[in-house]
Amino acid sequence: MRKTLIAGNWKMNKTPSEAKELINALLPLVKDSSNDIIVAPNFVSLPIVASLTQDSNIKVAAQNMADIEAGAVTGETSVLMLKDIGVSAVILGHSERRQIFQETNKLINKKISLALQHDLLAIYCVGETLEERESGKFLSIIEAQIKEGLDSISADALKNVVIAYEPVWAIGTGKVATGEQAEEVHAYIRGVLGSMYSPAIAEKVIIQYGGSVNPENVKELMGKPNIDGALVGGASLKPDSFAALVNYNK
Ligand SMILES: O=C[C@H](O)COP(=O)(O)O
Repeated sequence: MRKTLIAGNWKMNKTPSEAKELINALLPLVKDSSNDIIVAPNFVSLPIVASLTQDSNIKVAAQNMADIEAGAVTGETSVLMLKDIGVSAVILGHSERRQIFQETNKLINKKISLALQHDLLAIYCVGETLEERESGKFLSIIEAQIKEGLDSISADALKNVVIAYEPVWAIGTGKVATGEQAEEVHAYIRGVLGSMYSPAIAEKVIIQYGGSVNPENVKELMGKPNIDGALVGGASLKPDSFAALVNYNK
């Protein structure tokens, strides 16, 4: 039985003071949840959030990291720095990184390998644009993202990988994929993982859905057999709405 993982990606929102306020308000609201919980603040808020959550059931993720451990890479953040402040996960390949910063499957694959070498949980985001969906080729695009992004990742290392399916057309648009649309892709992704590893290994992988998840639609999505959690943007910025998502099954 796979556990449900609800993760909040705060993106470029919340100053460190606001992040402190948000996490302090959230902690008591989610302390009895049976689900796994991750929050992903911006880099400058990571130390305060990691410190305030260290004895709690909330884990902390970065929203990105560099593809090498150290060096002359102005403006980047290393896996070693994340580990040093108590970060335990990292979101990689988010569509905003792919679109705004031209991140490719190959680069993301390097980052995933490095994160796994350092025992970070890698939340690997995949998903199609509206154009790709309408072209009818979206499943093969997602297949390539999975195969190239996870190239050379061993079955053992895969235990520390979560896949987040985020249709780009549903991110921040209020246009959520229907349970059926999401389930179709999740089942497809599990099939691709099954062909790369084995069906038994694929069965254990957590596959989250992301894209306009809110307290009204979360139950329908989480009720699907291959949807094992949510990667949430907008609705993770308020303690009450994120807590309602985390506690959707209470
Ligand atoms: O990482 C989170 C996603 O991009 C979803 O964002 P959203 O919930 O604001 O649509």
